[in-house]
Amino acid sequence: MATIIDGKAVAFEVVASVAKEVATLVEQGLQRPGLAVVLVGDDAASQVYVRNKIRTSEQAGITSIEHRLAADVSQQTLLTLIDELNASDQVNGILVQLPLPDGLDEKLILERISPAKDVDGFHPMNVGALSSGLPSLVPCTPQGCLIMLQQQLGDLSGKHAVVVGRSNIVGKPMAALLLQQSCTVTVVHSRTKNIEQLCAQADILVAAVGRPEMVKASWLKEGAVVIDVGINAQEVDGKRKLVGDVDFADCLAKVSAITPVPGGVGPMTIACLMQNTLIAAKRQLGFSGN
Ligand SMILES: Nc1nc(=O)c2c([nH]1)NC[C@@H]1CN(c3ccc(C(=O)N[C@@H](CCC(=O)O)C(=O)O)cc3)C=[N+]21
Ligand SMILES: [Mg+2]
Repeated sequence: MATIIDGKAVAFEVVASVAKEVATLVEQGLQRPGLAVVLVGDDAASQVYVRNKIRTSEQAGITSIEHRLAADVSQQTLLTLIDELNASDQVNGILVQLPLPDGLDEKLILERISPAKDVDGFHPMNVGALSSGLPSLVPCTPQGCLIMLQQQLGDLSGKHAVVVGRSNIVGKPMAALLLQQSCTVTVVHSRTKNIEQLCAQADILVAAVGRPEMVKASWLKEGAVVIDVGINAQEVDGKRKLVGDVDFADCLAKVSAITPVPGGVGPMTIACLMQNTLIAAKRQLGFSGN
């Protein structure tokens, strides 16, 4: 019988341990960690994410400060806001929700965030630190995937991990983290020849492409551990339904473990955002170590 990895339960444990550390900081008279979330425009999926994030911040004891800007906000206004958040000692972490509306230069905006407050881990300084094994803020989604994999498999050394997708926010940092854990890592993408044959070699398969139910049982090695990062919204009987990048029903009988959508990677992403905010706050308070 395959294990359905309960991302919600693992996330709950991560958030509980963050909450415990936050309580200790506050008992010591130190400032409660603060997370600023900047949401530009009114993308529907972003609304759900931001709502879940605010609820989780409350559970973690982290103050969340929301900044909502109109879709037609000028680049200069947004950059000025980021400068203010960089300078504010109430703010330990800054997240600018992606995707940004057309007309805003995403690269320029993300590079404006102070690397010390970059809880998404998207700043080139954190990307470089991750790939060279230096202390950094690690992107939340891949970090969440890694925690679930370690919980499921223990030591990952020598496992063949296939990452499907090469985005800057999931695929590439996921590959870096798995390599750091001594996996043999293959990254496949839209131009890869024989994707299915490569996937069939995977002990670990991480799917992060944004194509509904693309990965089928026939692509998998018997007993693989499958992490489904996809969150594809579909309309079924007038209701919003989420499906992953993995055909869950098809794959279930072939895997040893698999994450569901919803209730898998999504909650772990948010839990790791809380963890990063705590790490950033502690570093800003002068704590050494991670
Ligand atoms: N700067 C930035 N950082 C991000 O980390 C980021 C982002 N922008 N933009 C959008 C994506 C997407 N993302 C999600 C996180 C959690 C859920 C989540 O909580 N999902 C729940 C259900 C959500 C639902 O019902 O729609 C689940 O999978 O169980 C979803 C999506 C973070 N992202
Ligand atoms: Mg691709």
